[in-house]
Amino acid sequence: MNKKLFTTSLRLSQNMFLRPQFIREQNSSAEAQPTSSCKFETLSVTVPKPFVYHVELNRPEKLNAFNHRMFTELTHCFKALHKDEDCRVVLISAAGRLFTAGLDLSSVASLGQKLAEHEDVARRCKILRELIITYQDGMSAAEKCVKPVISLVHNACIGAGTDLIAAVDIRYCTEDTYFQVKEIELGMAADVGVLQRLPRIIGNASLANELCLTGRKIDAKESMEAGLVSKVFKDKESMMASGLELAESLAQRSPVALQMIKRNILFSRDHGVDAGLQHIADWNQAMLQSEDFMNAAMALATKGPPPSFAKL
Ligand SMILES: CCC/C=C/C=C/C(=O)SCCNC(=O)CCNC(=O)[C@H](O)C(C)(C)COP(=O)(O)OP(=O)(O)OC[C@H]1O[C@@H](n2cnc3c(N)ncnc32)[C@H](O)[C@@H]1OP(=O)(O)O
Repeated sequence: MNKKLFTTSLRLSQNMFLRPQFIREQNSSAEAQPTSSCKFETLSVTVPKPFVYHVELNRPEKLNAFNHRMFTELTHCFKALHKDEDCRVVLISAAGRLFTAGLDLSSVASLGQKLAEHEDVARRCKILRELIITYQDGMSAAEKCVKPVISLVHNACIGAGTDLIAAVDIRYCTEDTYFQVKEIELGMAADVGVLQRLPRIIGNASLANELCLTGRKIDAKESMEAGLVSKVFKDKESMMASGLELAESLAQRSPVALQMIKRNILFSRDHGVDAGLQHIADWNQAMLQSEDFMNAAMALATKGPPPSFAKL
């Protein structure tokens, strides 16, 4: 392409981006609370590379079992990351010898005590419904965060852990990993997302039904074959290094494009092709006016260096 012509037309179309009002609006983050200022008891949050956040399940002494606090902290953490302009990609992994032992079984006993305080079914239902929705929010938080989320799973990923990783965008695991939809063994139908998400991830209804109905463990090899994970690593160290490399490469891409891709993949998962096409047309009639698109197109057309993108 004629570099001069391209650059001139680009400059014209970009003038709008230099208006002070636009710059003010773009940099405004009145509502955004930096995630680094949040304090968590069950999670450890670090920034290993620019724009890459690492959320670690951090109750290793309890095998990262999900207590009430962990569910609510996941909600708060991913809400903060959703808004945080310094975050473009999120890694989620776990401290200690395994990813998670699932629901903290001691919380079942305290739930029983709470229910016992009420005789009436409506009052008991209110407690249970609020609890279920609070826990659903924790599991859905990674999906609702508009930044891509990559889970890095090692060893056991049981119950609530499988609920959690079903709500992320990319899943890696180690050779020694197994996933388990263990709720059946607890005498309950899983209610925080796996029944809704797993069949859409692995695309094999029979296998998804079998795993949910039986609670059978699925190992790394079978998880890879079923499409539950996209890479399997020899050990945690190599998985963490590769996950970080992936996150770093995504963080160098346009945040506009990353967020639009996530939004539209999720929308299209839940809607038909026509509705999905309408949705991306609605978004892109605005987003293709972004400087990210113009700058990236110019870099490609002129074989220039890749642009660095403003925060979003
Ligand atoms: C509205 C609700 C929504 C959410 C629903 C979610 C449901 C689920 O997640 S269902 C799954 C529940 N989890 C389990 O059934 C796992 C139970 N644990 C195990 O099977 C084993 O502990 C495990 C395979 C994870 C590890 O086995 P290992 O032999 O390596 O260790 P253990 O000696 O068994 O355990 C070590 C200590 O950790 C305690 N622990 C293990 N799991 C849990 C747990 N889920 N909750 C609380 N504590 C747990 C275990 O009791 C041992 O403690 P201690 O005896 O004090 O050393």
